[in-house]
Amino acid sequence: MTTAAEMDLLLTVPPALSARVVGSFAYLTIRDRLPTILTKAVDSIHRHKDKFFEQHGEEGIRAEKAAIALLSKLRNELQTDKPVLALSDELEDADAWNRYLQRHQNLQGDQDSVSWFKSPWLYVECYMYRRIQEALWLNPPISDFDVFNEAKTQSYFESQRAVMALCTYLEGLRKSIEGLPDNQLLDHFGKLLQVSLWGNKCDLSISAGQENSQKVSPLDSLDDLRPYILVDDFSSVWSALILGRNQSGPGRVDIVLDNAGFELTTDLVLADFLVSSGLARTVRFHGKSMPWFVSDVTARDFQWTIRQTMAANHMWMSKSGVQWQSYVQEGTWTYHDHPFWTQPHQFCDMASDAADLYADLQGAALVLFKGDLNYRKLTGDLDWEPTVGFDVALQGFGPAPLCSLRTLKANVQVGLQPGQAEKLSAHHPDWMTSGKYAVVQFHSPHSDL
Ligand SMILES: O=P(O)(O)OC[C@@]1(O)O[C@H](CO)[C@@H](O)[C@@H]1O
Ligand SMILES: [Mn+2]
Repeated sequence: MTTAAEMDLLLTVPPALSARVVGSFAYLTIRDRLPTILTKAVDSIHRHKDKFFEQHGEEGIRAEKAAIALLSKLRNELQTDKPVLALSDELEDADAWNRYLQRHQNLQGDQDSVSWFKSPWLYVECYMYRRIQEALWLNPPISDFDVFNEAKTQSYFESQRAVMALCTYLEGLRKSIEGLPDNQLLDHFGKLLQVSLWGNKCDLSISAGQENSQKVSPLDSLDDLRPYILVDDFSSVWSALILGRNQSGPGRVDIVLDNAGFELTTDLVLADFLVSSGLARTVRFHGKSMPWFVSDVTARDFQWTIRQTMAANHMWMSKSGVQWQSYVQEGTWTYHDHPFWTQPHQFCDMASDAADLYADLQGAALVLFKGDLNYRKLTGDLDWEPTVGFDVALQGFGPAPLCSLRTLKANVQVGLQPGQAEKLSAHHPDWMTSGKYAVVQFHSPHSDL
């Protein structure tokens, strides 16, 4: 049964992006991209067959075969638009997922089952990653296997030169940071925020195509990239930090992480700057509790990245790594992976469906949401007019002053000026999905910001 409140909402908000619209980005993702990702996941499991045998004997081989069979079945369900099935594992979030399925079935009515090409894109795409986890979870000896691990570690190693440049910059900053006036802090914060923003570009290196060069510095590209920032609320982000610091001392900044590899390193560099400059007292990182959307950060990726950076054969990189490790050890930095981040909900559902997480975020002076998927969840992944305000699209979500740092890789965008989207479409038809454009978009629930 659809409740009256749900009916009201249905009448006032636009429809969800969905593969129902043949030829749309959602349609092409589900038709082409997701099956390829599943094929790669199968391939990764298969290539580790010998390792599973070494670790678990025949049981490892059985698990490998069984997990592959489940993933092949999943790919077939997806490609033939079969109904979305309830989860059959006993992970702690399974009930929440199954309730969510029921909720969608109710909204959709009885005629059609919730299915890959007919239901909201955000939901079915998240569901695919959860089903990958189910296939592994049902085969205990290999439950912990991360099918995306190789891709993530490779992307870290490929971006080494850019990371060295960033850590060298950070070292220079550390030496002079004490007593730096606010106007200079603002300048450095602006740069490192943009590096973290462009770290979200899908090609992992923001100095694209130059990764063999000797002097790849992400900081050198910032001026050239600036025209591609479609909404730039940087000054509001700065005000949120400074007002808080001046009123009650440096507060807590939360970073809702996106991808491992280069992007995570840019986030760690930003977090290091926030703490060492006194703009923040603590930083809470929020990551995923299972492998997610191929490259998203898990606890293992987070720890691995810090360890690798410590072990790097580069003085300032290893010094940064050691510093990061001590932030973690002393509790200045903490890592959290609430199950809500790997559920399909829009963030406007957080207050009711993950009240503990919402209350937790309310303690932050600023929450940075990294990346495209977080933007889709902030805006509900709905087919908004691009001139609709960010605050409207958030549909009441606002635990604390928040900022989305996102390169555009899905066709939802709000908060643009009248005519801006039309102009972009005329000159760059793929502006919403190419990862070439970006936004720094801010919202505060407090009236003084
Ligand atoms: O959140 P991220 O890492 O920036 O991007 C996630 C993403 O690759 O996945 C979806 C398509 O599969 C798109 O929303 C987006 O392009
Ligand atoms: Mn991601």
